[in-house]
Amino acid sequence: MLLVKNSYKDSDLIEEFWIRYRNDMARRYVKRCYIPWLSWVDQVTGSVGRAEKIAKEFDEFLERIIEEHVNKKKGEDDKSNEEEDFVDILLDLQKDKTSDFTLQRDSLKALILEAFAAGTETTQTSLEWTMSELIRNPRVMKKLQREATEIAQGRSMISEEDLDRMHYLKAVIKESLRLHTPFPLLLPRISTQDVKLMGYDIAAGTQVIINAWAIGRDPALWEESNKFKPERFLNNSVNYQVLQFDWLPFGAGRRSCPGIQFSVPVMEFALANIVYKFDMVLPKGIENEDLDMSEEFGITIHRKSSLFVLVSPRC
Ligand code: HEM
Repeated sequence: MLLVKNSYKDSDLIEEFWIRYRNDMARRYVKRCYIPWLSWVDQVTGSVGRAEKIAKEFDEFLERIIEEHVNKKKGEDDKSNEEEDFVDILLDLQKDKTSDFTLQRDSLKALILEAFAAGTETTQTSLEWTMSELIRNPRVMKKLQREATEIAQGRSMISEEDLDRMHYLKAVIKESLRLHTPFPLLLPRISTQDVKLMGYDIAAGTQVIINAWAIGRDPALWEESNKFKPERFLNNSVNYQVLQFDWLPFGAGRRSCPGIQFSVPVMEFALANIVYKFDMVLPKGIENEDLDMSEEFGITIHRKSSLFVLVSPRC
């Protein structure tokens, strides 16, 4: 599935908009929701004005995307759907008279925004952390490259169908999601009834925030919890479909991430082909184990400093 056509000329703009929007909204959200009487601070510092300005710019931008797609559709024969992307499909749904719901323009924009907001940074961040761990752990990198070479059998690329047989690749990605849970605090929940949990009384109506990042590194749940050891996922039952509470990179239950089936194959496909085709080393003078793994805390946790590697084709 394409979000918008690959060649979309404004992809840098999208990122820029999103980063500014996310940062300002996050600041507002935290102050207004958790310390309501401090909400006036946001007005004084100009945070509200900035957030509103960004929201307006973003809205205009989404309008432009939709208009471009509507105009493109007007100029083409209905049957040619080879170039269809996410927005085209939403527009088709909007026109579909057989469905029992109407997709309003605002819902359409919200869906596009959600896909950008929830889907792009998380996937990219996860891949960057996985690459960082592979570089810090040459043994794992070699083992993964061996698996990729065996699966590819001399073909120029690893295909989507091959991924099912790449068990080590899957373990590497799961282990990376455990250690570097990109979305550390799950969406807030509200308890529907009084419960007693591990000795704590939680009253009905309490907002509960689950720290998935801490659960992933909890030494009571994971042996050598701070070590990158993909092997721990080779022979265990952890998978993306089954409800479990000790590994929560995509959350759990009814509000869990609906993008798993999109992001996991994307990550697997990208990583399999990168390690199959390239060797990566750190710039001269930096030892693998010295690679800076500091985290920048936010709604998503990403690397504090970008990952720079020297890439060379594998023979
Ligand atoms: C590595 C990639 C991703 C990670 C780690 C991730 C993680 C998460 C997490 C932890 C949640 C909250 C779940 C909960 O509270 O139980 C979430 C929600 C969500 N994710 Fe993802 N996500 C990823 C990719 C995507 C993609 C690719 C999309 C869409 C294209 C997406 C769309 C969403 C949406 C719409 C929600 C909100 C669901 C709701 O409000 O009920 N995510 N994601």
